[in-house]
Amino acid sequence: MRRGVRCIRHFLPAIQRQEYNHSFSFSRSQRNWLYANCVSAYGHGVDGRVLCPEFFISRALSADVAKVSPSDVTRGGPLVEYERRIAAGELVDGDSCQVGTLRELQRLYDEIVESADACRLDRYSTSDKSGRRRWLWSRLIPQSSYSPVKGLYLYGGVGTGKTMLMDLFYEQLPNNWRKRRVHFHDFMLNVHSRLQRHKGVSDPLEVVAAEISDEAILLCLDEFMVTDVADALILNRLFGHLFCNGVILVSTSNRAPSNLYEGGLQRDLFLPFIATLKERCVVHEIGSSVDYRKLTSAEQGFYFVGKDSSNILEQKFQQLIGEQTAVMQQVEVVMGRTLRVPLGANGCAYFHFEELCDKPLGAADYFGLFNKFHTLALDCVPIFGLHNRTAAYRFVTLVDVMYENHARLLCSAEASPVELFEKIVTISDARQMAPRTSTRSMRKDESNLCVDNELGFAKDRTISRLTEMNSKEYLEQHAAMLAIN
Ligand SMILES: Nc1ncnc2c1ncn2[C@@H]1O[C@H](COP(=O)(O)OP(=O)(O)OP(=O)(O)O)[C@@H](O)[C@H]1O
Repeated sequence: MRRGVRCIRHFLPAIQRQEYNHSFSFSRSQRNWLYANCVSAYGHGVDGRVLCPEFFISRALSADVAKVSPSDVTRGGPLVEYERRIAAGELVDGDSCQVGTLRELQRLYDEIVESADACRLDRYSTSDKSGRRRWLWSRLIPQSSYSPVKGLYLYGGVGTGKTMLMDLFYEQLPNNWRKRRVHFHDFMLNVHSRLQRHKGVSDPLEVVAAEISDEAILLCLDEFMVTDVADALILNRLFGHLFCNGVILVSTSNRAPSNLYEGGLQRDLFLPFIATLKERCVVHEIGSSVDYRKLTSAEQGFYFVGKDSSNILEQKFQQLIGEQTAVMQQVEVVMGRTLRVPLGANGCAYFHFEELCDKPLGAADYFGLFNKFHTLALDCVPIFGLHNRTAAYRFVTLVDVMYENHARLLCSAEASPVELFEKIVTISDARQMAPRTSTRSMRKDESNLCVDNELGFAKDRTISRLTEMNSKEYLEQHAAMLAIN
């Protein structure tokens, strides 16, 4: 069967459903992709219209086909879409490292499209046995079906465009495929909550893996990072089952696989996961040192430093909530846990730093919070060091969750984002600093130095994100998102 025809088959159920409902809602890139495959399968007439025997495909395409030149789209995928976005002024022309990474993603895209049947990516052609039923079935007939396509583990410096590139790749693949894109924190929270549901089963991880792979064969995880011993101890078995069920993992991270969970408790039990990861994924370092957040962000000004910063924050918050008076209210955030939230109108919440980051709260609580609120005013963010290392971890997580939810942050802080983290260093930073610790004054100053590899790496991401979250572009996107909702 010709490649184009095979690809179109994946689109047919969705097109038929949309034809039935008299409304086609493909994005432009999906239409380009479909058009490219139709051209390659059936050819096109002089006016550019595809010569497709399925009249509803021609109708699905007819709205846009005149604007798309056949030569533009003979090959779909992330590379074409990246070029289109640059031409449209949505992206700046990236450095050679971004283009090199895109080539990896294009290679993966081509492989996946080519092996879509073998990978069982089409949601509508897969078995209706799901979750526990499927697991019981597999007990009777043991099955092992590693994907013929290896995934991709993409790592590198902050703001270099890893997430943007992975999303671009993800969006080019058809919506009726079993695919899922999720932040790593969110993914692990979901795994733990599924594990709770299957408590009595002899191997709950196997059931959970069966459920996840039933829903998604292509799993795109943003920001792979392991800081939690509970996660570290289950990852190898979880992903062992997932890969065995044919899952293809695409992931972004700031850390190379070998550096994941560095210095963590019981790391020796985690090491087999690194080997599994390297076996099932092509590992690619983006290699760029360009932080696009700094290139594209113009400061807007919701980050307040200095003596009066708390007052300014309060005034800004009051402006946001208008005439309303903030009222304290108990709000359920996650799994029955509640937070006492000083509520304002318009989905805005106000917290003192200690209430959110110096209490036993974690990613689950923050995700719950930003399901309900889109804006946070955070008062009195301190300079971090050895004395408040745990709070620093929570602040990093809080910023990650806010960024993922595209939430707006207003904050008053003791210092600029870079200065907040000056005392948090990696082991190699600490070694470079060692000769300078000889004088008495330096020793005193560095008693608060926090040598922590995980935090030392994560801080760059947080600084970069705080800068972006304070930019005009980010705040405009936030406003646009609110307008849609
Ligand atoms: N070529 C580009 N043109 C314009 N903006 C870009 C480009 N590449 C990346 N960006 C923007 O830079 C910001 C950072 O990109 P992204 O979040 O993808 O980086 P990252 O490498 O995943 O960062 P982190 O490691 O912090 O998660 C985003 O707002 C993204 O849209």
